Amino acid sequence: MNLQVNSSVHPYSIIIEPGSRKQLYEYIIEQTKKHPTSFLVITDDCVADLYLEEVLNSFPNHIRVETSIVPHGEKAKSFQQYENLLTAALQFKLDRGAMIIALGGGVVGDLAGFVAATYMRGIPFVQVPTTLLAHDSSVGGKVGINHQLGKNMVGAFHQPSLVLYDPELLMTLPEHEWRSGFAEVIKHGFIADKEFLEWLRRNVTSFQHWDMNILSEMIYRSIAVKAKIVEEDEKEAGNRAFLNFGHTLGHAIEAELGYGEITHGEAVAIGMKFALAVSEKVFHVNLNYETYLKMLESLGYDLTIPDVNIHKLLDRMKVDKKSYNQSIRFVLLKEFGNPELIEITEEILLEELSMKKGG
Ligand SMILES: NC(=O)c1ccc[n+]([C@@H]2O[C@H](COP(=O)([O-])OP(=O)(O)OC[C@H]3O[C@@H](n4cnc5c(N)ncnc54)[C@H](O)[C@@H]3O)[C@@H](O)[C@H]2O)c1
Ligand SMILES: O=C(O)C(=O)C[C@@H](O)[C@H](O)[C@H](O)COP(=O)(O)O
Ligand SMILES: [Zn+2]
Repeated sequence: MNLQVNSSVHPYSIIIEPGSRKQLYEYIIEQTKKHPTSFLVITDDCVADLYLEEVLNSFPNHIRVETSIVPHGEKAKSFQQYENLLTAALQFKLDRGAMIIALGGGVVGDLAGFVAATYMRGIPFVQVPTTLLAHDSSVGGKVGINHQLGKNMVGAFHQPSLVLYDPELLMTLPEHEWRSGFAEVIKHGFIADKEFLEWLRRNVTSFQHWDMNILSEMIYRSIAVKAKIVEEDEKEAGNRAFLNFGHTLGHAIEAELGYGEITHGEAVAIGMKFALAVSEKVFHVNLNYETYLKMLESLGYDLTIPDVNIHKLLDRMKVDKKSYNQSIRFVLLKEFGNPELIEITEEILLEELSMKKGG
């Protein structure tokens, strides 16, 4: 299954193909039409143990391929790891004709993509996503690292030259990583595709056993939502902000708990439940979203806001990238598939936070 993103910089393919990791080099040459001088594969220690060898075996012997391995987990999206990778790239003497390969989940994709965006003012990179969540992070070119004061606060827009998604890689994911990734899948349903939401409810009842056709179709449909939005609004001047549904509170929770204490998707799921409740209040509508909450709960999500100070959460939401003139802006839904970015007062948020906390 293929999709194409017509970015302003260059068009690129998203290929969803079981087993494709074993032909990575061929796909790169065929799809990007580039012949890089060398490659730097950036991955994390967990993914390296599982898949690095297979991926490296796809390269002919005469091609120079270096590797850099970062520790797994959200904490790796740091200034320290970013600097280490730049140092490695310099020590490997990568030139502007080199290409970076991000082999991993969203952490590796965001971090390696930021290295690619800034090394010698930018070199090409390819995304090889290995988590369900990374169906979202590998598309659209948002790359970056975290700051203690906020998620993804330092970064760039740098479009990949190719996204090669091998769904077989997901078979080694632990259950909580499926849960994390599925939050971004259902997000795409909430903001853009009511029919997809229903399809998800009918077809995803467990993360334990997957039919490869269902899994591939789910990834394809979810990426299609994202690809369409980023193509229309690459740098988030408008509608791309809809992809931030659930993220204003989600990011605040991640930062307040400490990066890596909760997965990104699980925090976003809590943020989506909150945003659905605020949507009903602000737009005076009944979204009938309980069915989907039940579905998420039956898939093991804990949707309660963690026990942290709500004023601290509010302070964190004020520095969200969507804020304007110190006002918090939220993505809310008028109905499924009909999102809006809207300014919300601190009073409404505090009231909702104190009502929802703990239940
Ligand atoms: N750039 C974007 O548009 C965008 C979109 C969504 C999320 N994100 C970012 O993505 C990050 C989260 O990504 P993630 O959930 O993929 O986390 P991750 O990259 O930390 O991966 C989760 C865990 O799974 C392990 N893992 C990865 N692939 C595996 C596999 N195939 N089998 C077994 N284990 C595997 C990793 O080692 C890690 O421990 C967050 O930092 C979030 O902010 C970015
Ligand atoms: O691609 C986007 O745009 C998104 O908002 C996708 C989100 O799922 C993702 O978590 C993204 O990294 C959030 O971006 P940010 O600009 O809020 O940091
Ligand atoms: Zn996200």
